[in-house]
Amino acid sequence: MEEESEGSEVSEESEVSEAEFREPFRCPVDCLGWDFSTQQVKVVAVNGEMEVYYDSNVHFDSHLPEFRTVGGVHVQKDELTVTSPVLMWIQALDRLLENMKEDCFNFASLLAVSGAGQQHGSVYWKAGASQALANLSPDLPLHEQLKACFSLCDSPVWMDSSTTPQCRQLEATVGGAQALSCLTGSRAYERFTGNQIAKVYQQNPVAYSQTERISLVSSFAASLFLGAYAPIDYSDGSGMNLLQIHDKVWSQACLNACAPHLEERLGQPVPSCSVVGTISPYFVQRYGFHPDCKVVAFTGDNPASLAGMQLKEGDIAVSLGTSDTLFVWLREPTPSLEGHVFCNPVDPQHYMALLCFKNGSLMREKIRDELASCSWNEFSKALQATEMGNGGNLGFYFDVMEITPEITGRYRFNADGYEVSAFPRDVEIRALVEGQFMAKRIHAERLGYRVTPRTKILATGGASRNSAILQVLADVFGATVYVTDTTNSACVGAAYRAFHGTFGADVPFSEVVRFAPRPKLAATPNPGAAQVYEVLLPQYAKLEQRILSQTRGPTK
Ligand SMILES: Nc1ncnc2c1ncn2[C@@H]1O[C@H](COP(=O)(O)OP(=O)(O)O)[C@@H](O)[C@H]1O
Ligand SMILES: O=C(CO)[C@@H](O)[C@H](O)COP(=O)(O)O
Repeated sequence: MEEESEGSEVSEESEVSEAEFREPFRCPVDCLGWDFSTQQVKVVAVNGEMEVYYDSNVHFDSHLPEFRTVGGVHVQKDELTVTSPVLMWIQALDRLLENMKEDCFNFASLLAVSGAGQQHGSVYWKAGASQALANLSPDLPLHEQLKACFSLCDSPVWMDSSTTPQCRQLEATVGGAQALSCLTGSRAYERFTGNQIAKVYQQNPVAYSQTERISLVSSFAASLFLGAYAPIDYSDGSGMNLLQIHDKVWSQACLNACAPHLEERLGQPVPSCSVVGTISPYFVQRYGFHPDCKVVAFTGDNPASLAGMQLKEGDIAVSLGTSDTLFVWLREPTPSLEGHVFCNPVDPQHYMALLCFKNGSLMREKIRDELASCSWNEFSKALQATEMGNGGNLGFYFDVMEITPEITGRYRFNADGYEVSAFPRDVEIRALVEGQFMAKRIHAERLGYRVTPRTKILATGGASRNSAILQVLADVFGATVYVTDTTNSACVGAAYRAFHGTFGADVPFSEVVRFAPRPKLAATPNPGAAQVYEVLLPQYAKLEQRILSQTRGPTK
């Protein structure tokens, strides 16, 4: 009835065709942000008022089951090598673009696109691939035309921890772990791209010699939109153990230590807010993008999240995606043996510090499946049914070799500090989540971060939609937790960065996001939380040291 009366109000003169009504002609004013993350490709569209008006995703395991990934990756037999099929990422992009077309998405309204990618992963383009990229036929999907363009079909990703020999070699070449950290922002880490490239060169020299270009996941995705090789940006480039973070040039010593003729395969890095070109004619012809649509350099998912959360100096961001990461804005870099310093993605003068925890969402999912009937609801009820501090029971859950700290296995300790083999169900669930957040606070404080009464925690990633988890985060840190409307802050950050790129680097990022929705309050610490965790945090740190010394063996 209501529909009928609304319809009858439209007069003959004022009638417009349905297409015109839905898609009024206007200059391109919107931006698109992509995220090529571990488990899925996601996209959001943001309008000139900084509102997200469209979002969608393609999930690798469930939407592209033919690639047989688990959590978006393949863990190889050695259990250290972890890869993803590069064609799966391209096929996911094809699928997502087709879905957008079916949704009548107005590609012509796009002023610019930018994006994010899981950090550290590398893509190996075969000689001749640039020709294929530049000559794509609009009649076919990308994956059908780019099949033969890679010298490695399986790209090493951030979960890989198989490059310990290459790491030691790189550190030795530049004068040790601290020297490498001072130069590149991090000591050598197995997942960092330079060490991954060194392994490819050493173990698969034929593939290396056939490679004309090496991209990060972020610059690989940008290359698809550009129809040409896109440069690596300073911020994601900082996750390679190759870029001198002060001078923003490749370190010749590090390049030489990893593989020959590497600089020509990487291309020159660029500031993160650079416009790297206009959209490839393929996208104009196949999807109707505006031919002037700009491509702004893609960056890492964590730097993009910093932008999406509008992180300010003093705030601390906690991303609960496949990995858990914690990051802060830094004015002066003080690289150490723990954590990473990256170039800042929105302010070329500044930096960001990051800690990465590998046993994040996938570990929580495992415990949920083992103890809470595969239900987040039940998992959350267990958190709510247990007391802050968990009666002094503490747990460590690292089913895969953790990055911070380097420990593997599950360890449980009762209130007297004795190791026990099991906890009751609800205690186990709280021990997992409390332990994960205590580790984050302890390691952030080792980097010099201090929680103050004004500390704001900004949470994002899939698990940030779980209020019981956020409550534990607020209690352990003794700080208020805020969330953005979307759990996809990397995508939203990519779209904000697309605007930033088109406005120009002279416009401060804070101006670009002046009217963007502000993060909303999600949890405040419970009374008494500070007293509980004041006692528990040093105990957790001590036990972590105990496990480390037991698993590393006696120090010589
Ligand atoms: N309600 C929830 N409670 C806790 N975790 C959740 C919930 N919903 C989703 N997640 C977690 O979010 C993870 C995905 O996070 P997301 O940020 O989308 O990942 P990525 O960007 O790395 O692909 C899943 O692995 C899942 O464990
Ligand atoms: O290795 C790191 C950061 O150093 C990871 O944070 C990856 O960037 C993967 O991100 P998600 O897919 O978990 O968001």
